[in-house]
Amino acid sequence: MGVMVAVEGLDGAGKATVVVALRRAVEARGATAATIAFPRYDDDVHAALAGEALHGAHGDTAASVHAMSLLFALDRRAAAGTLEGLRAEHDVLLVDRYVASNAAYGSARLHQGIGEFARWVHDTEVVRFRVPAPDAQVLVRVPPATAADRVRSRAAEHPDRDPDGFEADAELQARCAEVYDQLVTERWLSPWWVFENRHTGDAALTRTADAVVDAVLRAASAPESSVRSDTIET
Ligand SMILES: Cc1cn([C@H]2C[C@H](O)[C@@H](COP(=O)(O)OP(=O)(O)O)O2)c(=O)[nH]c1=O
Repeated sequence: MGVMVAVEGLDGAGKATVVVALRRAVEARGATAATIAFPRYDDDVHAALAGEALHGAHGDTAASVHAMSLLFALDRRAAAGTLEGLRAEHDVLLVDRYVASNAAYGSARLHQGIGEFARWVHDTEVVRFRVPAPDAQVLVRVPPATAADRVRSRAAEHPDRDPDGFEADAELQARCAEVYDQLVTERWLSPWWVFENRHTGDAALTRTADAVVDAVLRAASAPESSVRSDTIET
């Protein structure tokens, strides 16, 4: 069974770039990697509904924190078989956004830290829906202002990629960054590694990805050792 690693962070943090770098680092070790991204807008009706709601459709759906989170959670519930299949066939499964996205964004929307809402996410997704827990999580950390700049330039480059309701809310993103840091501190669902994304070029990205993959694989092969969450930057 492969190691499942969820990659988390703000909109515009650079998760997709980091996933590619992590994948290369896994393959450079002669291991195989698979990747999957949530929400699966094109493959799952719940994800499609959530995406449409984020752009103003479906009445007051987007206004409900729990309704949005349930749609994202049902997307993952429907993917459980796919996830198990990918884990069975590969050494590492890299997941771009996962359960912690719900905990971070929902808690931030409700102006909570890690507390009641994060517990509801855990009980709903992991306990009730049996969404598989990740073995490790990686937070791609950037200053919220940097992430917001990237969202804006992405929208300017791709006119079909208008910032959605969450992306356009700078205060939400800033609160979300704080919740993510708490998730790391509490080792929510698994050990976490913080990938400081300083956007200082490909060489630094590759070195950081190598260090993260080393740490994750070492921890996964010795789960009984006292693994701690850690910040990795090069
Ligand atoms: C997967 C997921 C995303 N989200 C939020 C984070 C993002 O702001 C938003 C959209 O996800 P995102 O991955 O940013 O999609 P894209 O950039 O392709 O539109 O949904 C949750 O609140 N919970 C979740 O479980």
